[in-house]
Amino acid sequence: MPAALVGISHSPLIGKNDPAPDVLAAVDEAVTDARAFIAAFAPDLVVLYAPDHYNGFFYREMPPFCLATEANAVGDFGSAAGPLSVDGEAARTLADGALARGVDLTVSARMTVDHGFVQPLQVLFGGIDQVPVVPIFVNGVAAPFGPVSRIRALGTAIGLAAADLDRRVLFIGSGGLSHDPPVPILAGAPPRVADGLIEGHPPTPEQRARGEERVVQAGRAYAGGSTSMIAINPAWDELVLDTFAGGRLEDVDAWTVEWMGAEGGGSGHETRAWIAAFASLAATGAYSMTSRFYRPIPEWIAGFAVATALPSGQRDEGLTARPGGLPSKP
Ligand SMILES: O=C(O)CCC(=O)/C=C/C=C(\O)C(=O)O
Ligand SMILES: [Fe+2]
Repeated sequence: MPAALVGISHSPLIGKNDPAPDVLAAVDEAVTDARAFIAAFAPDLVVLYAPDHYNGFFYREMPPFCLATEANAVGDFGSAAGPLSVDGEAARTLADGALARGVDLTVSARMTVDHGFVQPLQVLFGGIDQVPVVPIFVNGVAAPFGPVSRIRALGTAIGLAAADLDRRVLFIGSGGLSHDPPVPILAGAPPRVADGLIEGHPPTPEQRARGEERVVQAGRAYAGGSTSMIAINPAWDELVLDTFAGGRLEDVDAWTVEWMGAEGGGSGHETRAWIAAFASLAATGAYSMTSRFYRPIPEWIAGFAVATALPSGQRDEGLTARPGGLPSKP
């Protein structure tokens, strides 16, 4: 099966609290390269792994992961709202395939998604309805978290199931790497906040605007150095990227939840979306990381990474020879 992968961080602060022009230009270049990589691969299906930030999933039921056969975006932080172009038939095939391979997958017939899903679709494809997609929520925000080995198992099962589709499949992992943005925590939350995290009352536009402004202010404070949030951890981020680049995915089974939180911060668990995507690609065979970009960007409260990968054979066989070529910065 022709396959490819893009891992890309997201941040609600992009465009709202931007870093210096040279940093922005470097990110733009990495994203432009990723777009060229996608254009050269020409996927006809995207399997998108991403977290949620209490817009679609709440503590009334909080699955570790969930595949959608239909999905609607809420339009938080200025991201696009409305239906995603979900390929329902492919979604059902992947769900059946993952379940048949022993992964207890939750399935949603109408999933609500936020900027975690929408940003990569907008940045890489220009909109949320531009390419057939199978959205797969991976909890990276709401403790407690299960073992990382189960995320690898999910990604592997989906990757194996995708091989039955006879499609050109691009796996995308959205989120991470190390970052500790002000996402609410249930443990110790005041009753009103806890109730919102459990029940998921849709915010009024005013409440949403106030919440988003709070995150923007937190980004400014963080970049200014006055904050209690955990620092971005470039050493951990490079370790994570080295693990993916080296194809050592089995290593992640030993990554504990505590270690990931301590090294990667409260939202470092979003790295699970990358793990699932790489496991899916690895299920199709040996792969090579074909590009890798990383910058710690305090303005976005993000260890910000963009990476691409291809099955090793595919890389050797011609994608690099296509007009436009592949970015090659392994
Ligand atoms: O304040 C809230 O209720 C939500 C804040 C929020 O959604 C923050 C999101 C941050 C990221 O998605 C990120 O940095 O990965
Ligand atoms: Fe996030």
